[in-house]
Amino acid sequence: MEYTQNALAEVIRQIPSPDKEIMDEIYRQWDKKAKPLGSLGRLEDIVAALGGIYGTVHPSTGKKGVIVMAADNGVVAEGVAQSDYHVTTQVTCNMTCQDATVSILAHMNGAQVFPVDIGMYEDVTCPGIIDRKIRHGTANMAKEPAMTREETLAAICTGIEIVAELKEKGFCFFATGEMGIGNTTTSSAVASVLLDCPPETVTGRGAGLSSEGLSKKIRTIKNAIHDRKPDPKDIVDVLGKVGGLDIAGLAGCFIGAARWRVPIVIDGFISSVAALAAVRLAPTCRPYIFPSHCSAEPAGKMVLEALGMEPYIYAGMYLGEGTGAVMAFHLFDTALEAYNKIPEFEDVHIEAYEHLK
Ligand SMILES: Cc1cc2ncn([C@H]3O[C@H](COP(=O)(O)O)[C@@H](O)[C@H]3O)c2cc1C
Ligand SMILES: O=C(O)c1cccnc1
Repeated sequence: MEYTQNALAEVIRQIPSPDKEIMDEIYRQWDKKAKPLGSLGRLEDIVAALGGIYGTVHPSTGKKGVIVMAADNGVVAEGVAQSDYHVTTQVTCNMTCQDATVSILAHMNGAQVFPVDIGMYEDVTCPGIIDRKIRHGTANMAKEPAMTREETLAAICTGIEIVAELKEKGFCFFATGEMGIGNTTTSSAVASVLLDCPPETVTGRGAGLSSEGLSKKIRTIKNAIHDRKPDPKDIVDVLGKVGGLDIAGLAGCFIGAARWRVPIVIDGFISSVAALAAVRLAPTCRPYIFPSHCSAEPAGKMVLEALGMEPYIYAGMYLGEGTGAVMAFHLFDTALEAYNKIPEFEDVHIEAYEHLK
């Protein structure tokens, strides 16, 4: 696709609605199951939502992929993170040899990890990293816009393309992840603008920052928003001025998943900020997006609330990479197993309890 505003608008225009009739039919099927009505709670909603997305009353999750957008952030020069681009490189390379946390958790949850170099500072030659580099890290948003509008659109469109390419290869259920030192600073800046909340409310310690570091991080975000003046009504402007290539790329993944009719799961804080940006850009992508866990970053819950989503898992995690999202895969498979295997009332002769239906 062309990496332009018009091409993006066309993809958004083509997002289909989930099939409402199939969703209604799945709820009717649930009501016949030999268990108290509605007693599988949100697991019942998951199956209905998946059925509506896939267009079948017998949904299954199929091949699962974790798309990890890896990019560096110029703002790290301000001392807002505990480490630097070397860690982005190392952890992303580790994803290709099963040494990163997300690789371990993805393996046990039956998913394949796809690290995408959308803007790492270093050029890496690790086989297994998808090279879609737009630039070598962003500029320092404390001094200038993190990236141009063209680069931001390129990152969003790259996310859309990655989903399309993986769907071509048979992947039909996605989790989102990211790797990029400094990306809790950019995510907090974007969250501050999109939620219209002061930086001190939405900013946390990221991968483990001292109290002094946290004050510097908040000051840096405040000044960057003041100086760059991102327009909250123009999401591409916000992502470009105070965001990052990873956040923009993930926003594209959410839009792409909706366009290509596949479910996609949010991970932690960075991923949920990207989901919020995607939904603000394209409200019709919302039904294709599922929450997983609630990040322990201060704005983790706030961003999900702005999306109207309640996380399934509260585990106090703040790791990123897609680790929380892959954990939730198990929940989706559990919901489908229950739907497919629980017998109906009439099969197990529970007519005596007619009132349960
Ligand atoms: C060894 C290591 C592995 C990680 N895996 C994910 N992150 C997480 O921490 C980073 C964001 O935090 P901050 O904004 O404070 O840099 C991201 O790369 C995120 O994925 C990691 C961070 C570290 C240090
Ligand atoms: O919640 C997250 O995604 C997160 C929080 C801190 C550091 N890295 C990721």
